Amino acid sequence: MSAYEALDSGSGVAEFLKYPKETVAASLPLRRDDGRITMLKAWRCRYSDLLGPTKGGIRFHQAVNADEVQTLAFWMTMKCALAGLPFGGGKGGVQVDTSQLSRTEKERLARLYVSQFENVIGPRRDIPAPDVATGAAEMAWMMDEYSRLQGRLMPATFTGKPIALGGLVGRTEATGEGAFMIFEYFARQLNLTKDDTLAVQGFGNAARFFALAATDAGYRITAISDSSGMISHEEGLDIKAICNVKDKGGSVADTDQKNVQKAVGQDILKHPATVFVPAALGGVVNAGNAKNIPCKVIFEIANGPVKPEADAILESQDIHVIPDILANAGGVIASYIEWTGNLRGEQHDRDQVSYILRDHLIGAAKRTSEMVSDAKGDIRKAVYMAAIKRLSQSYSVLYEI
Ligand SMILES: NC(=O)c1ccc[n+]([C@@H]2O[C@H](COP(=O)([O-])OP(=O)(O)OC[C@H]3O[C@@H](n4cnc5c(N)ncnc54)[C@H](O)[C@@H]3O)[C@@H](O)[C@H]2O)c1
Repeated sequence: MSAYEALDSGSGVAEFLKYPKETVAASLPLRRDDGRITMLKAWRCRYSDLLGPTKGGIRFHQAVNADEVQTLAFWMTMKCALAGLPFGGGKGGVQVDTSQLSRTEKERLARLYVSQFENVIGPRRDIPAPDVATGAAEMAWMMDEYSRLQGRLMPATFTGKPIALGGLVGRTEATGEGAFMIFEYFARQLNLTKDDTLAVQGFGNAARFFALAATDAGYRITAISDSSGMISHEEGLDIKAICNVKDKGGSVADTDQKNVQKAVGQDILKHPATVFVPAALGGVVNAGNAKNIPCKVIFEIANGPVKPEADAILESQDIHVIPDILANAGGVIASYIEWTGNLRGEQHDRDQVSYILRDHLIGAAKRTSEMVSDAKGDIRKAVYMAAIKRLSQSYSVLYEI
């Protein structure tokens, strides 16, 4: 079930959401450290502001293009609607290989992006955040540049900033910890128990905090992979030990836990765990491998890990999919908390962040559950139906006669 198919079952809002509200393209003349100019393609898309200012990350990657930016902005529209946030969806990107840039070139690029898109972004218009190859440092440079151009401090224009510049305590943990809140909710619905095991693909920011929360709660993670390979252990992997290894710059395969089995990374798709948790890349489950995945549940922490053509195959095997726009919504909810704090000049502590995070996530999970029977048990269809329902309410007030 793709988002666009789900839209076909919506109201007049389906026609309204067919195309983005605004996509601005630009060419950025980046001055290199040696004085040369490199021209880079860049975009910012505000897909829909039906529910509020548009919200979404800025990606620096060589594969970025207009279609990708618009698709990601569409997903953000759905994610924010589902999570009950007063945000629309947006996204931005620059087609660039950041491994070829020095730190000073990255800073110039971040500032250049803001000067180019100054009229698109703003705290009540479009609020960017980090994405692939952008992080707290880029957000700090961007916020500083925007404030300079506007002649006043504008922290609420960007989220994912360093804490010293108005960032949020708990932002780093929010996606993974939020994902575990959603996992627990569906574990009850799907009758999973602590005897059920998990296999996690990827061990970056989102996967780490999910894995820590899951093992703290008593679940066994029997396999983990990262870009260098996979490790497994029937009795459960020692997640804290793996975190220590990763913090020292190692990969999951460097863990010294006894009796750990090692394999190539793609073997994680064949590992016999009850729950497969893709938390790295998009498109890893496709029509070619979907029928051989030995799990009962796929819990999507990565964006778009299951290709649309694989959904029907998974459904025919009774594999439940908990979709990305629900499972990984903790990140944008944390951004919302940061934004409200910046607008009011207030700071939130860790307990307040956890409380607001849980409130929005469980609200989104309940809205999904209410749609599951209309969606004939298809949870992906249910999340889109719940998101579209909220978007339709604003649409009808504004546009339906
Ligand atoms: N971090 C967030 O706040 C957030 C929010 C929403 C969605 N997501 C999504 O979650 C996913 C992970 O994001 P992240 O922030 O944890 O990224 P990250 O860059 O911190 O980590 C990515 C991880 O994936 C691993 N990886 C790369 N190629 C791999 C491969 N071929 N096989 C197995 N592992 C591989 C890397 O080794 C690394 O451990 C992405 O799809 C991202 O879009 C993240």
